Amino acid sequence: MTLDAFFDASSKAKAEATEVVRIRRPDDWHVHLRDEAMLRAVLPFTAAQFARGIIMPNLVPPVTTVRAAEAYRSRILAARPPGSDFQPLMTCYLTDSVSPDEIEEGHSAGVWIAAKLYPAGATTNSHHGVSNISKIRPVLERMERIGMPVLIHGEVTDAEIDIFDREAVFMERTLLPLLREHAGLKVVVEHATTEEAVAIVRDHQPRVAGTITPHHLVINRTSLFQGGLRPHLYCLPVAKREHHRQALRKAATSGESCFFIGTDTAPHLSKAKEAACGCAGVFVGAAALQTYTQVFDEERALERLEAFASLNGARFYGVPANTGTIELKRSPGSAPLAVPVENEEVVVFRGGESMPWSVGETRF
Ligand SMILES: NC(=O)N[C@@H](CC(=O)O)C(=O)O
Ligand SMILES: [Zn+2]
Ligand SMILES: [Zn+2]
Repeated sequence: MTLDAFFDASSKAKAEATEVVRIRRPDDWHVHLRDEAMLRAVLPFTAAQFARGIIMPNLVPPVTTVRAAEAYRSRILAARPPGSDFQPLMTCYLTDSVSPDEIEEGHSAGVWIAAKLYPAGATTNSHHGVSNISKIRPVLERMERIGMPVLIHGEVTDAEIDIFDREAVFMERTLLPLLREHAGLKVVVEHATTEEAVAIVRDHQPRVAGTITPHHLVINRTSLFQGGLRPHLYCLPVAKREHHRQALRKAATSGESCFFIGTDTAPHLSKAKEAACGCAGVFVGAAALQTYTQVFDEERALERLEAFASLNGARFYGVPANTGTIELKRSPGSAPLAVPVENEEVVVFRGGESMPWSVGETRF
């Protein structure tokens, strides 16, 4: 071999070393799977990428009882594609009237891993949510005592507050007082979209953590209006200014253990989004790991992907990390444009786009 050929081969080998990233199987700590035909249509995408998922309880009607959570869990298990070992981790939807005993019973029976706090009216299917945090003080006290995390959609619902400020205002008005009052409560700031939220998570770790979605790492509020109105990029909390997106990318790729995956994959029929009053939620489940990996690559942080995807969340929730692995390959691929659901469809985030990273083999 000539010297030139040798150097050619060794630089090629080096490049190839980053062509494939193999990480422990990841988990998605924030998933909307819905029910029935929609559940059957979307679950395969999440189950192909993630070993476990925290299942959001905002069904119609919401999952507020131990019995409803058990039944929903069985429907999810029954909807798994053949050969899938996907494990749904269930949550309880907090209402003004939920009892501390019901919360504790479901937790000690291993039915639910956490409870979800939606301020009433803050987001999709949240009208049964909590009207005032003071109403659930005994529930939060009990959760603090038993070590059960509360997962928070952190936006104020005050119509006077500009929609782009609702998360930051919630942090000041509601989250900080709650963290002071319940100094031992484990809290997840779900789908953080602002530098304010990221800072509060950092300041209060390790009992506070934050999930970050794939879409908030790649779009900002201008993307919602790129060439016209883009209903399929509309979710809550709505994407913010570019500097917030940069803060999220920094947080996610930092390796800090208080940040982990929560895709907030939230499918809606396209007719419900392409409407005079389109609903909030992005179906990102089919492009989640591809997008996260691309972001980590762009931020020169591929070696920290495993912590964000597969270790930090498990540690926060006190469950073992998964044992199998999944491969991410630097090889262009695309997700489908849309997923059929009976005679309708759900539009896929980044569907049809050529993405530089694809999901490779899973080893169990
Ligand atoms: N994120 C969203 O915009 N929508 C979610 C609800 C939620 O997570 O807030 C949904 O259920 O559709
Ligand atoms: Zn939410
Ligand atoms: Zn959500």
